[in-house]
Amino acid sequence: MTELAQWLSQQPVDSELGSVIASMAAAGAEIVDMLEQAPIEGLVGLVGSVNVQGEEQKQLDVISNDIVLKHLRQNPAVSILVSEELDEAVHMENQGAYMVATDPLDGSSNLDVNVTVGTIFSVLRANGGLTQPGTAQLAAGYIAYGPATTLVVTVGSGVAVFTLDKNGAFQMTHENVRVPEASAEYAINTARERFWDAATKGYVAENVAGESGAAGKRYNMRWIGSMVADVHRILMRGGIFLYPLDSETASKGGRLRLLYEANPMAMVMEQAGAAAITGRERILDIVPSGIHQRVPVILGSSEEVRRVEAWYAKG
Ligand SMILES: O=P(O)(O)OC[C@H]1O[C@](O)(COP(=O)(O)O)[C@@H](O)[C@@H]1O
Ligand SMILES: [Mg+2]
Ligand SMILES: [Mg+2]
Repeated sequence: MTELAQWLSQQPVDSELGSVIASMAAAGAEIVDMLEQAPIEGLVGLVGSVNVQGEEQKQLDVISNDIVLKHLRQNPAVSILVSEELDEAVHMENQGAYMVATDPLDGSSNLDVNVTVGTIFSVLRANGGLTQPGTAQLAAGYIAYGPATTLVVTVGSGVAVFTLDKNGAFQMTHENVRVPEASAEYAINTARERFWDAATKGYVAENVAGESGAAGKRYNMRWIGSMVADVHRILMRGGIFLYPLDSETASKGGRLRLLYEANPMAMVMEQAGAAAITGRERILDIVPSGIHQRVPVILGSSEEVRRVEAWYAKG
C-alpha cells in the first residue's frame, strides 16, 4: 500500500506543497475524530452567529474551521488562509509560499443526521493575490467523512484517492481515477424547479423523459445535499451535478462558492477527465471578484456536461 507521504514524495511538487496537502489530511483526520464524538459531546446545532454569506454557522462548522486553521498555522509553508467561515483572509505570521482556500465543513445541513459531509481545499501561490482563477491552483481536493474517510487529491497530474486506516494513515486506494464520459445519473435539487432557467428545465425534462427523451436512455437521480458526497459519487462512478444559476440565486451569482467549492471540485473533475462549467463558461477560467464569490456549478461526466452546455448555447 502506498501511504500519502510516500505518494506525495513521488509527485512533481516541492516538499513544501506536499506538506500543505499533508496538513489538510491531518486536519481531516482530526475533524473526523471530532465528528464521531460530536453527538456524545452534544456538539450539535447552531452557534447563533452567521458567516459572511449570511448563513447560520453550526458549532461543527466553527470547530472544523479552527482545526484547519490550527494545522495550517503550524505549517511554515502556508501564509494565507481563505475560509468559508471567515469574513476576511487570514494572513499568518509565516511567510510561506502557499495560500489555502477551504470549505472546512461542507454539507452542514447533513450534520445532525449522520450523512456524509466533507472538507474541501484548494492550494495556490500566496504571492498570486487572493483572487486567482482556478487555473492557478497547484493542488486541490477534499476529504469525505462517510462510512470511510476518503482523501481525494490532485496536484495537476491525475487524481488519487486515499482511505484513512485505523492507525491514522491515509493509504492509497485508487490511483489515476477516471470519471466515465457517459452516465445516466444526475444530481440536482428538484425542489428548486420553479426557479430554474430554460436550459436547466430543458435538460432535466429530457432526463425525466428517459428512453423516449432526446438522450434516449433512462436516468436515475441522486441528491445528497453535500457537494463533497455528490462529487465523490460522480468521481467514482460518473454522473452530473448541477447547482445552476436560478431566479432565486441570480442576485448572489449562484449558490456555491468559487474559491473553496467550485474551483477545487472543478480541478478534481478535469484531472479525472470530466468537465466543470457554469453553463456558459469553464469554471477554472473565471477570474474571481472577491474571496466569497458564488458561481453556478455544473460538473461531471463530459457527455452530460456537453448536453447542458448545448442547452445554454440555445438561448
Ligand atoms: O440546500 P441545498 O439546496 O440542497 O444545497 C446543498 C448544497 O449546499 C451545500 O451544503 C453548501 O455547502 P456548505 O454546507 O458548506 O454551506 C453543498 O454542500 C450542497 O451541494
Ligand atoms: Mg460547502
Ligand atoms: Mg461549509
